[in-house]
Amino acid sequence: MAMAALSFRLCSSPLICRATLDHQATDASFIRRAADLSEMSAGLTSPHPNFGCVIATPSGKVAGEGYLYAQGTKPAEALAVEAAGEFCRGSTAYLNMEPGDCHGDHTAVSALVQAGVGRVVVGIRHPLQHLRGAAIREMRSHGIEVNVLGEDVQSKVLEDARKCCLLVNAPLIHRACSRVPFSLLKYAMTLDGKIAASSGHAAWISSKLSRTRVFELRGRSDAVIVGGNTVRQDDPRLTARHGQGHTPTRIVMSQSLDLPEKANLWDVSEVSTIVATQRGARKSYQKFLASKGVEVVEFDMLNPREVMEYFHLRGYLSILWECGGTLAASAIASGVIHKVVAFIAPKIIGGSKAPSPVGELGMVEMTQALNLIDVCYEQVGPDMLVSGFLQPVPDLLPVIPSEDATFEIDPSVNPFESSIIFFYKTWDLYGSFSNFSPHPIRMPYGDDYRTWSSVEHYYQANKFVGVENPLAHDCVEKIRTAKSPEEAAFIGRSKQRQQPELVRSDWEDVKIEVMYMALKCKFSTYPHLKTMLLSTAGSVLVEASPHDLFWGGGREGEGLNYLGRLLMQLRSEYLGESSVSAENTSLAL
Ligand SMILES: NC(=O)C1=CN([C@@H]2O[C@H](COP(=O)(O)OP(=O)(O)OC[C@H]3O[C@@H](n4cnc5c(N)ncnc54)[C@H](OP(=O)(O)O)[C@@H]3O)[C@@H](O)[C@H]2O)C=CC1
Ligand SMILES: Nc1c(N[C@@H]2O[C@H](COP(=O)(O)O)[C@@H](O)[C@H]2O)[nH]c(=O)[nH]c1=O
Repeated sequence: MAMAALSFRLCSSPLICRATLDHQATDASFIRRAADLSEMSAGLTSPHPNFGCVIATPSGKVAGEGYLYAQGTKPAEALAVEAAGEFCRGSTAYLNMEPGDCHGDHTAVSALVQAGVGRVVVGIRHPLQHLRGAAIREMRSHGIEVNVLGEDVQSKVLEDARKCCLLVNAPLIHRACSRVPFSLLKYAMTLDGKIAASSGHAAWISSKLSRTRVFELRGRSDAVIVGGNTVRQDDPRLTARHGQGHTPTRIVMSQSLDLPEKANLWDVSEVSTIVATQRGARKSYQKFLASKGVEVVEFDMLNPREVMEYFHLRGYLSILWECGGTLAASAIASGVIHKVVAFIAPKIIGGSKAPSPVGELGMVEMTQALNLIDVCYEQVGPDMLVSGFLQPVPDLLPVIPSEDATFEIDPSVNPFESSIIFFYKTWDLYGSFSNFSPHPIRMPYGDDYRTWSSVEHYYQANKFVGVENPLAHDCVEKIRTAKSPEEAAFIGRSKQRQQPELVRSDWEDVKIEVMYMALKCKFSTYPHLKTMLLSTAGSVLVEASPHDLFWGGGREGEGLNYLGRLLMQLRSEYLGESSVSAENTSLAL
């Protein structure tokens, strides 16, 4: 595999480069085909990761194809191997995503190994951390050359193919990264931006063809969600009537539970309905719903985020929001909507009171508008379908820190093969790695040494050290004597913001060194912390701060993770020291 990567990178003759380009184009086109195949089961079964596999002969002919129909059915790889038969030997298998092997049966991998496949190209690694890299390692251990797009070679054509793989499993990737199900907001509006007439009547805005597309969307979702008002106004059924397969659960969000006694959604003979409500709301009505077989779930705070976190825990992968503008605005504002799909009908209804797809978001200038990403336009019958992501599909390439940076910091870590250890709050498993952990350090201050209650105390105070202003000196003392690291951080950050003139002029240049020295002191002072740090060898350390994009890794790996990097650097130094001392010991013997 390393040889293949080298041959890509080092090619210099125009002839070889031409061959390389052709090779990349072939890989890209088969991976795209695998991604297309993988989508074929979407909507037929309960949402699950989409897997497709294409087996191609060395001359570039398709020998077999397959896709996973549903969780627990034969893997795409096994189906493709069966179809390709004897042509598998020495062939290349293209997989849109690394197999998950959820049940530990290695079916996908063993099918490829036993069939004698020589090379496997993988679009993306498995998004779930506990599965990520396992199948790739397994295939490599059997001598199969495995290339993962974007990891060995970068090129536009491969990048585009990788994007297809990300998009096809966007729900799983989003769910893995954001700990809420993937949420798609869908609405139908008139050309003048209304989702109903001023009377509330909305049947129908979009064409029959568009509404069939909505049934398909429902079939690809675990649940369809509406607000109380839509139930009162439309009496919807929210079923997937596209003729086959999966029907989603219906969810109603209602604070008041001021809902009708008779409603299509209370008929749960074919599909279940869950009503999410505020704790204590209309107990008698809750009983009535229960008698109909409708499940009621009470929330202390009924808001879209709480509700989505709850359904994430119940295992939901993807949710279709078909609510009106009131709930849609609340869902967008709480950051749970990932994608928007709008059917725009060439109709005008007018009416200053007629509802629009998204209610109040509190924005006052157009510059605040949310821009969609990866926007697609498609004509559906007479309507225009516009869709795009409100939140980009998180990139699975490790950026915390980047591949090159990690290797420079700690050559023993391969970011593609290693696990990631997250730490943040001091009570986390590795919480002692946090600056806020209660481990005092003794560090120089002026001509003397002082004790600092935590690394954070020392780090914050150093912003103001050496500045010839009594106020700066006061700041240092206030931070040094702060009762908690949180307090020290608060004083340091607010002073820096309010009185930037008190901050030392070289702070940006020295802050990493200051942090490094403080960490070194902490881990040298406390042997059990050093042992804990060494026990993480081989893992990438990431401070899981969602806010601090310099010291932390960010919510989706967008942060620079300098704290994690420094800890890995320190670990690497300690490991180097211990290997030198081991060498010395063996020499002495
Ligand atoms: N064209 C289209 O695509 C669609 C059109 N429509 C139309 O839209 C109109 C209804 O729109 P709208 O009134 O906005 O209805 P919504 O579907 O947005 O329902 C709003 C209701 O949701 C409930 N809710 C629960 N939690 C929250 C929360 N945190 N934030 C906001 N609401 C919450 C409340 O119900 P409660 O009052 O019970 O407590 C609230 O009154 C109807 O005329 C309908 O026909 C609706 C959907 C799609
Ligand atoms: N009016 C409107 C939509 N409205 C949505 O569809 C729901 C009705 O679904 P059902 O009862 O299953 O047919 C309704 O409550 C609202 O959520 N959808 C569309 O695609 N186009 C339309 O013009």
